[in-house]
Amino acid sequence: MEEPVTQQHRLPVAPFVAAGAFVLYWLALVAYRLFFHPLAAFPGPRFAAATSWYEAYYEIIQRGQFSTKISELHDKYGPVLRVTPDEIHIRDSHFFESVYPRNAYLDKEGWNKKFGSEEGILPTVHGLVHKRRRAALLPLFSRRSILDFIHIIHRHVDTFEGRMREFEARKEPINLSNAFPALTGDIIMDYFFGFNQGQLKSPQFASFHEAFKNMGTTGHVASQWPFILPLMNKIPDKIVEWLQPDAKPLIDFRRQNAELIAQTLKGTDIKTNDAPKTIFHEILESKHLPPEDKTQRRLEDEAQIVVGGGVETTAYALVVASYHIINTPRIYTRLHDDLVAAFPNSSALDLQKLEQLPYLKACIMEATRLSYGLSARNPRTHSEPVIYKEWVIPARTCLSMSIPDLSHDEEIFPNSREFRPERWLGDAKTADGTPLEKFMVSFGRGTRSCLGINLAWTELYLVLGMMFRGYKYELFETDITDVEMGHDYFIPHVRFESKGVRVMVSPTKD
Ligand code: HEM
Repeated sequence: MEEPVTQQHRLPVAPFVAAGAFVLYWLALVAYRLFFHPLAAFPGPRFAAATSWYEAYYEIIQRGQFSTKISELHDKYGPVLRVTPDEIHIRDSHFFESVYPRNAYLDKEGWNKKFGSEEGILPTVHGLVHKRRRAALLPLFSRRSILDFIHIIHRHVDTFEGRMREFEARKEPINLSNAFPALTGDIIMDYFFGFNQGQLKSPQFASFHEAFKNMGTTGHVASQWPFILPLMNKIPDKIVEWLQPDAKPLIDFRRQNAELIAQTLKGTDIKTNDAPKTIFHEILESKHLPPEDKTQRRLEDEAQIVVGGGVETTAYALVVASYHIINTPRIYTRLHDDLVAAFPNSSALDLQKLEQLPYLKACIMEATRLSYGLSARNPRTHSEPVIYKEWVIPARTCLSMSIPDLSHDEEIFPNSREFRPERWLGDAKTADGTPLEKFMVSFGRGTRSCLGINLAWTELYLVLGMMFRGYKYELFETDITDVEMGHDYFIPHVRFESKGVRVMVSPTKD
């Protein structure tokens, strides 16, 4: 028997109701954000205020270009800007220490979504949880502890020198953009776990570099869709690799860390070097940490964050320094002459003596200024309203600033894109008489500033000292676009097509 016509053609209603409800909800949300939200009166494009798709477009489709867009928006709207529905961004070098104060344990919202390692120290959201995690790590990052470990850093610098000589003998260019992450990777592995993977010895410097590059890419996607990383953690690695081949180095890195941590928790001693202690043991033995901070999962997150922090930042500062010193004969000659005078016999370089060379220090300051540490917007949540000029930023607003904005503040660093170590010499001051160092914020400021600063400076002194005491260089098919930031992937990335900074090496005769 035929069905009545009315029943035959009746369309299912539920999907239309759901779609209609979703559209209504979305319109209501946009209206709230534009007209009733506590940040509704702040300047900025209405699209950015209405939806985070504005950010997603520049970060994902345009590949790490939101920070460039934000700079253009500041030029148009002024120093205070609503960059997403819930975030205010400020560009004013003089306000940095107010956003990142020295004595307040502020929350940091947002970075916990980016890396799949939200319990690591850097992305820890809650200020007080962060405080105890930092207290556990602090002793190992003191200058005293770094000096106890320095013989291992010297060994890696010697290995690096040996690799330079090998390339020199073969008359081949060495790729510094690949070599430096291998060097810093071996050092931080020795410091964290007590052994290294010999990355510096691998023929073309296979390292964690690719893993961290891809982490930045994934980070922009995960910021928009935070369920992605937890989901990826649940899917077998093989399937994730098949779905997203770019994630493979990161998965390998996490897998290796997980195995190392599991072995140690079972009582196997994985430490093979002669360091007096490792970061990992310091965490396990720390009295500051409750048991929930010593679980396998938490330790995996911490390893990813601390090793990650130790690899790319210092490596990029070394790339920036090397390129500019090699490319500017005036700088090379002055630095080399200072090093020859301090170490006439070209014998092993000693840290204390290197630290007394003002021009070397100035080169390192300039390299850190131009490598930024992190290029990402750095969020803080203040529990009280923050007053900025005529603006009252409500308590618990996500408030951010960006390090590259300070590095390129032309009033403070004229011709800011130029590498000019001389700007740091003597009693360096800004035009209004403020000490210039106040505006060197590449290591951050306040209670969450860089923990690895002593290690970083030690590496920078020893590596650059060795490189420019005993060798000269010629750039090989390399220009400034192989060094300058092309994409903001949390850390700065050079343009994708870059093959890296490559140089021909030869020993000096003096
Ligand atoms: C030139 C080298 C380096 C630069 C410019 C740099 C810069 C930074 C910056 C800007 C931050 C974030 C601060 C914030 O959130 O406000 C940071 C945090 C951190 N860095 Fe570095 N870093 C460098 C080297 C290192 C090294 C060698 C390590 C060694 C492991 C390291 C470990 C860390 C850690 C653990 C944190 C998190 C600190 C916390 O949340 O309390 N960094 N770094």
